[in-house]
Amino acid sequence: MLDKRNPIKIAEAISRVMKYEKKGETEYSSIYTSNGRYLADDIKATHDVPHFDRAPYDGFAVRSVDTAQASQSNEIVFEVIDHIGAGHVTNKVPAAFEAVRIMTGAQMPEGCDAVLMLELSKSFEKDGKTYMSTKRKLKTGENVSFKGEDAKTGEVLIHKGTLINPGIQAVLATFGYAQVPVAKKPAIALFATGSELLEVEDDLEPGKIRNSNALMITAQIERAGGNASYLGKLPDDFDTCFTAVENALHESDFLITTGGVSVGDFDYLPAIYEKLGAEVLFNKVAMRPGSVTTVAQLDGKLLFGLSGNPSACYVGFELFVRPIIRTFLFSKKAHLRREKAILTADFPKANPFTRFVRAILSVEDGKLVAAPSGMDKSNIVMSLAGANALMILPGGSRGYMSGDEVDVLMLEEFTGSEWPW
Ligand SMILES: Nc1nc2c(c(=O)[nH]1)N[C@H]1C(S)=C(S)[C@@H](COP(=O)(O)OP(=O)(O)OC[C@H]3O[C@@H](n4cnc5c(N)ncnc54)[C@H](O)[C@@H]3O)O[C@H]1N2
Ligand code: MOO
Ligand SMILES: [Mg+2]
Repeated sequence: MLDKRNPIKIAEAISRVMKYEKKGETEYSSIYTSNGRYLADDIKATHDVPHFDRAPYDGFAVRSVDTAQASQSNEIVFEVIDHIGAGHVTNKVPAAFEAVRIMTGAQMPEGCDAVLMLELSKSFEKDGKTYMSTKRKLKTGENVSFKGEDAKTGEVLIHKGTLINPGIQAVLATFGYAQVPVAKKPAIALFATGSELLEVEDDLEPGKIRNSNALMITAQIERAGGNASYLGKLPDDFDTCFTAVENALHESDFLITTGGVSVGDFDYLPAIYEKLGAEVLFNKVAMRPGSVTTVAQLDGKLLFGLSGNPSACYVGFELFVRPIIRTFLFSKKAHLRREKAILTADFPKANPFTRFVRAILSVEDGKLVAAPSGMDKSNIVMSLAGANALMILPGGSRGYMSGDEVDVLMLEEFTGSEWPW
């Protein structure tokens, strides 16, 4: 007797999965390897930046009051009493009409409140002493980079859950975070099921295909910020699959399988969930591709049964697994970013299920436009290669036409540009 599967709405399926979301733990990463990780704590300024007043230009530190009478017709002369570069501090305190030759980044001498740019001065030597003259009048504070102008002690600069990027690396380094609090990556066990599967290195054989899902999902896990542990392919044999899944569950935060979730004679995942005593959250979603996506939980641990069909597998991952990974990494925006785009192709055929069409999203005349990246069937691999978005075409009685506005989910936000801009 076939079990009748009732498709549930996508939003309902996502919320059933998210009930089992878990926040990860904090671990410390050397700053040298923290780029691309997710922050496990808010980052606060632990001191003022800069922590001393400094010169933003190469020139002369002066007391602005001494330049009050400077003009095109009245050159003021200063004796240069010291000469410092960045990293050096003078212990001399300039008196009236005394200056310190200073380089960009050096700490301002005590008593000085302005910096004269080198280009606005003339230097000369007289009687073994160094002098400079200028016609430029300076205001108090002119050309000084003040203590705390970049960041003030205690300011929250970056929030927990943020992806560490090059700019954040600079902030972390500024405050001496040699060890950075980062979210521990979830450990995700992955099996590809199917007796038809060959590994990448294998030559083709009649009736067999190379296992593309394992590599695809591994890369999707990494893109989402998780740690994939691919445990190999499994033949369509109940006992082998059951033992492998049961063992892997203990060593992972979540488990993903691909294939074997539909109603075929060798689709063993439903029976495996049953024997494990896992609660099946759903086994049919009103979406295409990925309608057979099945998610179960055992003692709060999620088991994602993604479809074997490559595009269905891909979409199932992005909708259901990605937000669980991102939540583990403390993200407050765990789901794919949604935007509006103009469709540039016709989809006249009505579909009862919402479709997630692999798409190329681009910008034309300042507007987002979306076109399919290739053939739109769930067993298709090639259209995945060019896809940087999924167009959402809600199910219902109507089709969609070029020019319609649709929602799109962005898969990658690092699209480059050709030269010239
Ligand atoms: N009678 C029905 N048949 C099917 C239904 C249905 O509702 N009733 N659903 C169809 C839909 S929709 C999908 S999607 C697939 C899902 O199948 P399974 O998740 O059970 O996956 P398999 O049967 O194991 O494989 C399906 C397909 O994908 C290929 N495959 C599997 N693993 C990989 C891999 N690692 N790399 C590349 N390709 C893989 C496999 O060879 C099959 O061609 O079921 C429909 N059938
Ligand atoms: O589940 Mo199938 O993935 O609808 O195409
Ligand atoms: Mg099947």
